[in-house]
Amino acid sequence: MTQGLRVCNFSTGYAKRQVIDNLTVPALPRGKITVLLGPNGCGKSTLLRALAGLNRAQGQLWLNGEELQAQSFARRSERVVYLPQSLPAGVHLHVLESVLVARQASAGKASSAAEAEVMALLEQLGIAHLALSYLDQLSGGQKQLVGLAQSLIRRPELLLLDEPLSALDLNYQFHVMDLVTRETRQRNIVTVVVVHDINIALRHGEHVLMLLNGELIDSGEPGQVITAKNLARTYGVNSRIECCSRGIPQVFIDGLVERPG
Ligand SMILES: Nc1ncnc2c1ncn2[C@@H]1O[C@H](COP(=O)(O)OP(=O)(O)OP(=O)(O)O)[C@@H](O)[C@H]1O
Repeated sequence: MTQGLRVCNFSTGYAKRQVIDNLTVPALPRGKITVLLGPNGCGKSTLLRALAGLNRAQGQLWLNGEELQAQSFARRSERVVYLPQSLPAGVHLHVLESVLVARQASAGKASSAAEAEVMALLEQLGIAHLALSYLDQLSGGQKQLVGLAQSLIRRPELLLLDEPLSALDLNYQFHVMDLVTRETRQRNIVTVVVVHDINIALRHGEHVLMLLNGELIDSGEPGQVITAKNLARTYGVNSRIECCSRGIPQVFIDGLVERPG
């Protein structure tokens, strides 16, 4: 049985626009963070939503050897969790309740053990002090951390995080990537994270997919995919990749690629 996520001849989009057309991706590994990179509008969210069964799609998806497209929506949503860029507005629950509700979707009724499990996760994310705060009274970054708690508590086999760092400060960006890396490894799940910060991708990604106009430009280890050539092609920027004094590779953007004419 092939482990990880396999995507073959996969197409998805909207009524008037095919965004991903016949995409085939070498298997995404278990136990490692895959970073999904690509410019605005290239189809990253559309792809993640389709992997989660939230957008209509054609093609084949195998998760740890089982065909996802053939499974019921209920079964698929136990196995695959998608965290959107922002939480839905107007939900009048406090943080603890909202994570308990998410947990019930996969692990049954609320109990004192469930509450303790949720509190431990909120503690790990540094937001236990917000447990009794209402979702609509949180800052953007705090909401993002609650969304992550709601996703992790469901213990999926495939975790899809759409720009989970976009509202987080520098400290939390590192903290969250470290936590997600650890949980991905311990649970041996497939995790796909969309980020725009190329240095975060280089530092925390263990596997990288680069998309352009719905097509796969490159995939593999960060050092092989995040290259000056691929960044010029995908984002239209001139860049250098150099190691800092601690030996960590960093991307420096020198400017835009000049287009002829
Ligand atoms: N609900 C929708 N109906 C029709 N077209 C859509 C819809 N959502 C997105 N699109 C279009 O699909 C294309 C891909 O959008 P998508 O949101 O997947 O891009 P993205 O790579 O996630 O971008 P970003 O980095 O800006 O979040 C875009 O051209 C967008 O305009």
